[in-house]
Amino acid sequence: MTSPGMDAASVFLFFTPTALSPILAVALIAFSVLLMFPGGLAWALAKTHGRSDIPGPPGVIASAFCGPCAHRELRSLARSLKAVDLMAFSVGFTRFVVSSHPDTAKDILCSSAFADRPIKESAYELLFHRAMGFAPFGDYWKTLRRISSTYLFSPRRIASSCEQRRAIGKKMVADIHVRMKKHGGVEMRQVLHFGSLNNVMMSVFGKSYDDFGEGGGFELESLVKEGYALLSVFNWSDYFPFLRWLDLQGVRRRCRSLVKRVDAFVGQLIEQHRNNRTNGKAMDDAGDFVDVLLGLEAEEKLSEADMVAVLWVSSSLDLILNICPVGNNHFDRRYMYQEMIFRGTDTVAILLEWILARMVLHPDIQSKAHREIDSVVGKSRPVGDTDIARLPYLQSIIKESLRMHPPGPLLSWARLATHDVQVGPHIVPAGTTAMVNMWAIAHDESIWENPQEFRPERFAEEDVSVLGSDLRLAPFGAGRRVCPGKAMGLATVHLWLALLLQNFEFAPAADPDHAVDLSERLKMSLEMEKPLVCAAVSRT
Ligand code: HEM
Repeated sequence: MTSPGMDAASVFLFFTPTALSPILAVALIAFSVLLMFPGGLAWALAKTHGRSDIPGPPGVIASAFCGPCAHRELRSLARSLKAVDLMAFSVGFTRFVVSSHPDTAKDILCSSAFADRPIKESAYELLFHRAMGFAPFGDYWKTLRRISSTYLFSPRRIASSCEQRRAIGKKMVADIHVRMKKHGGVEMRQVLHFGSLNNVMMSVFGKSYDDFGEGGGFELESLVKEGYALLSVFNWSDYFPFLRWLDLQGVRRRCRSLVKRVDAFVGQLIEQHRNNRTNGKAMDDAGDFVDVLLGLEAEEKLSEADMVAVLWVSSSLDLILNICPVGNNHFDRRYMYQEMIFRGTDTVAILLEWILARMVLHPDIQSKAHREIDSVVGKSRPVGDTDIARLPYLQSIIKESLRMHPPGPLLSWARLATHDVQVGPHIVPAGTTAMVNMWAIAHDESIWENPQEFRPERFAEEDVSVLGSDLRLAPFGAGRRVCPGKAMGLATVHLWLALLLQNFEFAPAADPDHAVDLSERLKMSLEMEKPLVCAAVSRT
């Protein structure tokens, strides 16, 4: 903009370096002052007008947030700034707080003010905002939770899927035997990931990888991998909104092309199920989630008055296409399928890989678990879900692994403050993204004795629930948005670990290059940086 009296020459003069320097200098000083604010740029610009008392590093990006060991770096930063209970930091223009203490963790996870989630561009583009994990807190989200807890994660459903999980576990055992014969060692990640993917595929689509035939299983796996990669990308436009239109990292372009492939793939499966139902085949095949959703109307009429009302509103016989709980928020089956596949496969396989690495490193602990399984179950029949309650040491091994290697050290998905709220002695303004550093809490020496030591026995001395009631160890989160798949996930991990230990003794690989390395890499979940390769010696 120029003033009416300004000609082109005076405009030019106005922007000469001499004229600009005082303006630039003032701007730079102002910017530097903002950057020096505790918690950094985004906190300086917050409506608290400089009144925030939450300690935190200055700057525009907490570099600790971006690394492959963000949970470790955030803990060091919080300790050095005496901000264990709550630390503020900025990533671009986004305000963050992170809790590394059970009390403030509870304030965040269990408060209704934090029942929302911030959503990354990739998650939005992949339609996750229509799925349970990222849907805003409200009626639509509640409907999704109700459907999943009634049909997917109910105790009856978990019990009835035991045979499927056992069959997949037995296939993993056979696969390990073959790999051992061939190579003399096994890269466990491949076996576990494949078993886990198969389990989710069976639960959701009623088909295993092989049933999908040539190309089908491969396509699904590549969809999952691409989605996982996109969700894990540190996307600059999430934190610097003015960069969004440039799509510098190509995240939006890749997401859109992935969504097209997912639509085609899943759409075809639903069509197949619908045809089966029309031909009357679904009666003997009512076990998978597509059928559950397709058959929801009838089941809801029997058990869930709420759902009947929802159906009534939608006035449709085909629930999947027409659940309409609020306004025009149409429930779309694709979102739920995508989410179950993404969430279900990685966490279980990743946790089992860590546990087996621990078994290789601690033969004494492994032997104790072997003795327990041998005395309770023996070797003549495979372990089943009902045996797990009588295997307390195995349960302790899993708890200790969740403590030392939580798949979501920062609880994977953050929370968003919907209004100003008190956390500990601090006020956190609306719009702040809140995280809990569960890894830091689970490694805090003021909470856990010798936290660096892998010692399952600690849970025999004091039983700590991992399900979200005790914030000293809440690897599945807590409160309204606690993991709905926790019982299913735990049932799978227990059964498969028991089956693997019943059949094998896990020992170091013969090749010294494959010594167990516990280095971590935080992607969407906390993975072993170097995949576990070990020898699986048959016990049968
Ligand atoms: C060892 C296994 C697992 C771990 C450690 C784990 C961990 C978590 C964590 C930390 C959260 C965030 C909770 C919060 O914000 O308080 C979460 C949410 C979620 N998990 Fe899991 N999870 C596991 C298995 C599963 C499985 C097997 C499924 C489904 C098949 C699943 C589905 C979900 C979904 C849909 C959410 C979002 C819930 C919402 O926002 O309402 N998880 N999980």
